[in-house]
Amino acid sequence: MDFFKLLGAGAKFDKSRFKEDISVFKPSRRATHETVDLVDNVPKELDFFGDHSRQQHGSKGAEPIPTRQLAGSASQYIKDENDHTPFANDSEVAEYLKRHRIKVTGTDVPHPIKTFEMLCKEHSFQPFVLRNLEKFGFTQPTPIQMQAIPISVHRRDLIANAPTGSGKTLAFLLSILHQIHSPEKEGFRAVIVSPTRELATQIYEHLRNLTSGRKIKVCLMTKAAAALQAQDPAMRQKFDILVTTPLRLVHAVQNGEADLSRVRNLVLDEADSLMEKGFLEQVDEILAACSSPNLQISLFSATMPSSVEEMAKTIMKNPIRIIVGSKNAATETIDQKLVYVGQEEGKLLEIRRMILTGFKPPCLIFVQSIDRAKELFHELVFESINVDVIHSERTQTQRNRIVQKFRSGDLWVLICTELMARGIDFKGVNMVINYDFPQSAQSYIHRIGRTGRAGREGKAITFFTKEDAPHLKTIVNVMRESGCEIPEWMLQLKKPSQDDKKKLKKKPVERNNITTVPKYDLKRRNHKKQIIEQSKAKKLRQQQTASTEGSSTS
Ligand SMILES: Nc1ncnc2c1ncn2[C@@H]1O[C@H](COP(=O)(O)OP(=O)(O)OP(=O)(O)O)[C@@H](O)[C@H]1O
Repeated sequence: MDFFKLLGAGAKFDKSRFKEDISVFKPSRRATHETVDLVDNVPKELDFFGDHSRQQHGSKGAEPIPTRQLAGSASQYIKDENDHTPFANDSEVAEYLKRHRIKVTGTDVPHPIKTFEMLCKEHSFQPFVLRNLEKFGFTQPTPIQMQAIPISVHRRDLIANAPTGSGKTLAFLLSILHQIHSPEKEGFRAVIVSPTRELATQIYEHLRNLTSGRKIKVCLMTKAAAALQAQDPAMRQKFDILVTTPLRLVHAVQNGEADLSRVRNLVLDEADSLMEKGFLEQVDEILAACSSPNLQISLFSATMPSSVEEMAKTIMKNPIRIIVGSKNAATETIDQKLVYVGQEEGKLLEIRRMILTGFKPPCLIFVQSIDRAKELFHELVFESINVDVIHSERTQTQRNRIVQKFRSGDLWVLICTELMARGIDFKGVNMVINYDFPQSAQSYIHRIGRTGRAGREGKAITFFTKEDAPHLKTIVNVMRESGCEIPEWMLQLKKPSQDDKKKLKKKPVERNNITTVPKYDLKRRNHKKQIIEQSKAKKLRQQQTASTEGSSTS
């Protein structure tokens, strides 16, 4: 029997999921959360699980947890839909915020909005904004939008922490559109920085929709756009809003292709990632280039470690902080599972088992490196599964094409690295599989946040091996914060030390290659490959020697 031919047999693809971009935030059943069924296969060496815990856990995962109000619960929006009445007093505001699970800290906090209409009535937004919101199906603000928009409209610095898929993008875009409602041809007045090109492109498209029918000029800083602006200084004046990645912007600033001196609104999307090593220097340069004394800074992310907040406060003026739901938790509509797979090889077996027993794409599979992404792709591509792989070694054209195919439903399974973990909004993703255990709680929250977006339900499955077990508690804590019921023995697991956490963040766990080829064959295959490469190199050397000898005699 050709086992691999059967791989896709259980997969069912539901294209209709992609059609309903508008019907988001409809009341939805609360997902029950289960934890891992790792009892039967636990090896003796993993005795931190303990016999007692095995008995307690049973073999079927945990009981569903009691329903808790979701951060951004859909039914709440519908109830509030026609309520345009201004708040009568502070206690009404407090009650409203509590109901929507919005926590705000700071001084002189502006009142939230209840409806988008209130943007025009109370905050003098231009009517085109409402028209475009309606055109693209945004009828009711989400909690982060309710509170973040009035704060930004009052030109206050902001640190906003709200779950993945809760509408943070629209929150900062609308705030920008309050200030930039018509073209002025005086160069960039607002800049949005995001860590990846894919995310920058997505924000750019979103902004183009919201400004449709207006002459506001939005620039997505690509290599070509930067070159154009370098050639023609008049081009630099033409644009009002810039969407960019940090490195591209720093290059443009250093080469005199971008002038940020008139920027009054700087948004750092996925701010915690931008304020980590690797990006921090670039963000520093961007801040230095935004020299206007009236610069307003806004930070948005689903995860905001305290260390980042502290650092952020040093560059902000009297900021207001919003937290929607629980801080640093995963979205509550995601059904999260941990699956023990024993050894590395168990992961492929588990994926195949899942596919055979009924698996509902579209699905994202996260691995920890480009090499592993390629390996997994080679394992799955021959098996008539509609799969592709995306990572930073692919060309920009390939990356764009793959994202497009996944969005349109032509691609069922997308293998990816951390590149796709943040911000990317594929509305219909049914399942996220963490093939490789994430290197931090932040990474886990963002990866699984590619499903269960905008009030939808989703599934997240995280494989772990014996090597990952010491870090299990990090993920267990996130699951608990997100409302999952966790068996007692898991709660008793030892927390990894800060040092261990840092080590893992820096360097992922070493793993065997992803392959079904037996080790012996793999050795032989690698040996054969080595011999071929050596002989190729030898031939090349001989050719080079022959040609240099030829040219020296002639
Ligand atoms: N008010 C709204 N009504 C309906 N849909 C909305 C609303 N606001 C945003 N959305 C939709 O919700 C989805 C998620 O929004 P968005 O991408 O902004 O999430 P996010 O909070 O930035 O998530 P992440 O942290 O993963 O980046 C998008 O498809 C967006 O169009």
